[in-house]
Amino acid sequence: MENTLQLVRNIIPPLSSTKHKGQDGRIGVVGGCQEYTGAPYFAAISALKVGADLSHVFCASAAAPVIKAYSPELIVHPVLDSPSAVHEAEKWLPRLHALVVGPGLGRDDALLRNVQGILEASKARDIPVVIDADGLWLVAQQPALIQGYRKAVLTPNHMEFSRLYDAVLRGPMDSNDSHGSVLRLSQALGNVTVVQKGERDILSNGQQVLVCSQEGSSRRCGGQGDLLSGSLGVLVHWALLAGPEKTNGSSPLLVAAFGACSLTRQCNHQAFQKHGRSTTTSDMIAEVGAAFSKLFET
Ligand SMILES: NC(=O)C1=CN([C@@H]2O[C@H](COP(=O)(O)OP(=O)(O)OC[C@H]3O[C@@H](n4cnc5c(N)ncnc54)[C@H](O)[C@@H]3O)[C@@H](O)[C@H]2O)[C@@H](O)CC1
Ligand SMILES: Nc1ncnc2c1ncn2[C@@H]1O[C@H](COP(=O)(O)OP(=O)(O)OP(=O)(O)O)[C@@H](O)[C@H]1O
Ligand SMILES: [Mg+2]
Repeated sequence: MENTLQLVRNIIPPLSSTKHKGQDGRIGVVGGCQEYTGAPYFAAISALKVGADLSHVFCASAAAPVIKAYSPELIVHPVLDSPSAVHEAEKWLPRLHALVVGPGLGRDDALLRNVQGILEASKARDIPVVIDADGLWLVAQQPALIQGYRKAVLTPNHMEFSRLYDAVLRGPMDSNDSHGSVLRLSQALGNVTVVQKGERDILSNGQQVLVCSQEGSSRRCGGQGDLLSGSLGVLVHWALLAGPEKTNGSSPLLVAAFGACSLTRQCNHQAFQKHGRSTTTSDMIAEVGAAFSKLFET
């Protein structure tokens, strides 16, 4: 674990007075609908707290005023339910370093069709994508959407993993062999990086399998996965920018994913120390700065 943490440290860009706004990351979160406004907020604010300079949310129009009201720090585009959603989002793609697709997206068919278009446009531009939550629902319906796209990272929880596994490998996963299951799913998707979240997070790019067992807590409030996917958006950008020399030959995306898992669990640990059973994801987000320093700036 310590060795991989060192690789994460290697990809973190130094803070410098010569940099301009945007250089350390412009991240887009695609998600947010009438029902779910918290998830895209958690993901987008986590990206900022980890160190991105700008964080955008592309959401359905009903969610936009709500998300804007949570935070003046996010740039919110109420476009996802518009007939010109793909075109509207595409205008921003050249300015984004990574996309996080799915937190709070919901499963409305029209919205998912638009997100499919945004994903295709992102792939065409070679933009790295983290796919989480209902973005994984879309991928389970159409695995071809990300098949073989080496700049994709999937972050399924238990349920999302088994749904994806069933869809892609056409059979139930072996619950006694989680390493093998994660490895096989990644391979079947053409070496897309897969992060199976759980008591221990299991990560694979189809070649290597890593396990993150950073101490967290027993508190399982909703939104922790959104913190993870938002953080990962930034770390993926940093890792790809740093390149394989900095990751000692390991896959940059795997190193980034290990970093995001460690950070989320450390935030959970620290928040739980202070708040115990009343810990919520907002308490975890308040710990991002200290957790980041503890893990990566030692
Ligand atoms: N405040 C918010 O707006 C939040 C919205 N959320 C959104 O809610 C939507 C649905 O997400 P869900 O995660 O509920 O997805 P699903 O609707 O696929 O449900 C996952 C289910 O699996 C269960 N589960 C999780 N880990 C498990 C384990 N280890 N063993 C057995 N069961 C397990 C959960 O209790 C949940 O019922 C997504 O759009 C998501 O982003 C969540 O991110 C939570 C916070
Ligand atoms: N049993 C556990 N013990 C310790 N950490 C866990 C456990 N289960 C999940 N986690 C951690 O919690 C974080 C979120 O994982 P979880 O499975 O709750 O995601 P999720 O269901 O997508 O969350 P969200 O509510 O944001 O959608 C991950 O960092 C994971 O490592
Ligand atoms: Mg989730």
